[in-house]
Amino acid sequence: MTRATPQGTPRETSAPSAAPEAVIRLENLGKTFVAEDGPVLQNLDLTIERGQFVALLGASGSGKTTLLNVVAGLEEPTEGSVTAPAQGAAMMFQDSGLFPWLTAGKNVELALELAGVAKADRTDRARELLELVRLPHVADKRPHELSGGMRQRVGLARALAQEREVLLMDEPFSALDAITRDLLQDEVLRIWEVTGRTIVFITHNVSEAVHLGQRVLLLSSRPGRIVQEWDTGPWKDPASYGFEAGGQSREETLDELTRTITHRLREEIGRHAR
Ligand SMILES: Nc1ncnc2c1ncn2[C@@H]1O[C@H](COP(=O)(O)OP(=O)(O)OP(=O)(O)O)[C@@H](O)[C@H]1O
Repeated sequence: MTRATPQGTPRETSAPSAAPEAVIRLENLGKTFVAEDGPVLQNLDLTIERGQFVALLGASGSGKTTLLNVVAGLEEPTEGSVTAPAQGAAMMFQDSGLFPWLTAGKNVELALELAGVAKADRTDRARELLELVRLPHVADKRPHELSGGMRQRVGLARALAQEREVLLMDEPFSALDAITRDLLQDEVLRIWEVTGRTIVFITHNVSEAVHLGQRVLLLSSRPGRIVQEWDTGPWKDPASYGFEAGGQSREETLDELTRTITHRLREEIGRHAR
């Protein structure tokens, strides 16, 4: 696996002073479905530390969702090993998956009930979570009364209600218009900072991956394994705001990184198409 700086030049990663805690560790992972022609994932190694925000890119059909399902414990690997929280992970998809017959508040309360939260605490906790996603006023509304962006916010509140360390997000904003998507990206970053959750976020949108992920990972075309990684962490640090070096601002550096990653993603998609 190549590890590269935002400028795309490989660098050695220095040993951190205190060993960070791995919350997800996949070693030599492989997954073959019985009906499939060859492995979907093969020789995949990946370690994710507690509290990291990881964005995952890859061609359609390269196995991104399969990878999340393995991490969540919904699929068993056919090779290698998986270390992940025994409690599983909260998941969020393109469709909010809210129960249409329940109000937004009751959708969140149901997740709290399944997480074992006492009945007396659920209404208040659901309200807190709806406040966290800036929708305290929709608790009594049903999903059909909400916009697509609002439904995804309630879906996020419901995912957080599961009180799992790891949050897996599978293209959660891809059906939204560009402005709503931008707003929700910033909301997710804010909520990530507030909650300290470990997030793995699948997207086909490179700008979204660069905006959200501290680490941007590229899954190869089948069989899928992590072929490249970019570290955007330094550019998420508020100290990098106003950065100007070598005639390039922080924004220009991130734009350049987005172009570099787009180029690599196209190469992988091209390989897949052959
Ligand atoms: N339960 C299953 N049984 C059989 N094949 C499966 C199963 N789940 C996924 N696959 C196959 O595994 C391959 C990878 O699918 P997956 O959904 O993981 O890819 P993806 O990268 O998430 O794709 P996309 O970007 O289009 O959502 C596909 O060929 C798919 O048909």
